[in-house]
Amino acid sequence: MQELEDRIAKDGTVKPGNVLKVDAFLNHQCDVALFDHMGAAWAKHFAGKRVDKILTIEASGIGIACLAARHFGNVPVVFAKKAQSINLDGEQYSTTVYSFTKQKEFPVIVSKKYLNAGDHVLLIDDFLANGKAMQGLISLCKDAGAVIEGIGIAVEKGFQDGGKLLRDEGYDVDSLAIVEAMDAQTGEITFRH
Ligand SMILES: O=P(O)(O)OC[C@H]1O[C@H](OP(=O)(O)OP(=O)(O)O)[C@H](O)[C@@H]1O
Ligand SMILES: O=c1[nH]c(=O)c2nc[nH]c2[nH]1
Repeated sequence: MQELEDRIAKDGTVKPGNVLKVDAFLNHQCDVALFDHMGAAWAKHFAGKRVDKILTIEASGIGIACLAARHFGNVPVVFAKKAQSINLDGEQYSTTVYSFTKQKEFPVIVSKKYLNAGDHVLLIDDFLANGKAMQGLISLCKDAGAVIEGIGIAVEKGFQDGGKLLRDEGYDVDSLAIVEAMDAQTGEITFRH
């Protein structure tokens, strides 16, 4: 998606440790017009698929998933929580994932009320790096008996292996920008096309 690549080139910065900082528009301050265009792009890619529900993971997936849902007939957005809460009652599906930016393991929890056998689910997230967050959501869907129709990602770091692993497993992964390489010293970012 040219608009997203242009924005990454303009406002993204490369940090040591394979971190692309895009918090000016994607995962701290949010550009909702851009999110809306991202939702339209996923709707085009996944046209013809049955999507009953969008599943994402807190925190950064929530905003983009909500805008995306507007392009899928206002389907509900469910986000997996990364902490137990008194607000999480009843039975739950849960697993754990290692958080790329927080560098620690988190629980990943969805109430059984909001993920059901036979649900056709689109998974959405802001970043795909090693694929841990997506593997966690896939595990919850498998436990629930939900059908994964596809995976929409804003920014995939193609030099990390999450995307390859998911595609090798047969998932339809639509990443709107795939970073082929980035250099923390020069700041250079190149995209895969
Ligand atoms: O493919 P992976 O290696 O799993 O990396 C991608 C995940 O990392 C980030 O989550 P993180 O927990 O770092 O931050 P967040 O709370 O801002 O979403 C991002 O939002 C993705 O969910
Ligand atoms: O802001 C972010 N930058 C990244 O490079 C990254 N990788 C996973 N999650 C990420 N979030």
